[in-house]
Amino acid sequence: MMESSEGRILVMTSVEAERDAVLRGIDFNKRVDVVLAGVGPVSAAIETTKALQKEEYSLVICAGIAGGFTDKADVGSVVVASEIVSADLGAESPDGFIPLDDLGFGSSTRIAVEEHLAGALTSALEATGIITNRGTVLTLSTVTGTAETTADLQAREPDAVAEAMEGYGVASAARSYNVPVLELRAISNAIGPRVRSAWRIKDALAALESASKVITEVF
Ligand SMILES: O=C(O)c1cccc(C(=O)CC[C@H]2O[C@@H](n3cnc4c(=O)[nH]cnc43)[C@H](O)[C@@H]2O)c1
Repeated sequence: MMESSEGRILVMTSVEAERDAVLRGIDFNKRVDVVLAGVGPVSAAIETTKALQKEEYSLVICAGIAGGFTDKADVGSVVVASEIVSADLGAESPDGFIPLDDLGFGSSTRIAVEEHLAGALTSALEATGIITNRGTVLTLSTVTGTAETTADLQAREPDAVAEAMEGYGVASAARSYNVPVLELRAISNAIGPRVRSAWRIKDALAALESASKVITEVF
């Protein structure tokens, strides 16, 4: 168990199916609270802030399913964020997307994770045989649904392995309370043209359950 996380751990999931998968995975452990964030970064930031107001936590983890970039994170595998990036906070221009950071508003669209915590979780997941990739996890309010947007995101964020909808909201709230944050995602679908029938939600929830077991083992 890591010394830096001996306090309570807050796990935020967007929907009930993800929360239940996490609850099935973690050992019965009074140090972990699993709370619903709702879908999207705004709801996630509000719900995380409410949880952080009520209780003191030493670590916040945004957990759930996600889309994986082809050849970076396969369906059924898990990803641990090396950085959490809001990929649609900015402005369009004829020359492409301009992140908020480059518009001079002084607010960062990139939130760092604590390297040693992300590394410890990744190593522990790998040690249990769970296929794990580490890289940038993007947060978007709109799920990517075309090859063009997928290619644009990959060009803008070459280190991105996955996209989901809550990480940046959860991480923004954690940052405002000075609590370290991680994002752990199980891949349910390839990012690209929307084919909802191809989403492997059951497999992803099973991977999320297995990965959640590791949370209470390592922290
Ligand atoms: O229909 C179900 O049974 C079901 C069970 C669990 C979760 C869901 C969701 O729809 C979760 C939505 C949640 O998933 C993230 N997600 C998943 N794939 C992507 C993607 O390709 N791009 C962006 N986000 C994705 C996201 O965080 C959503 O909040 C349904």
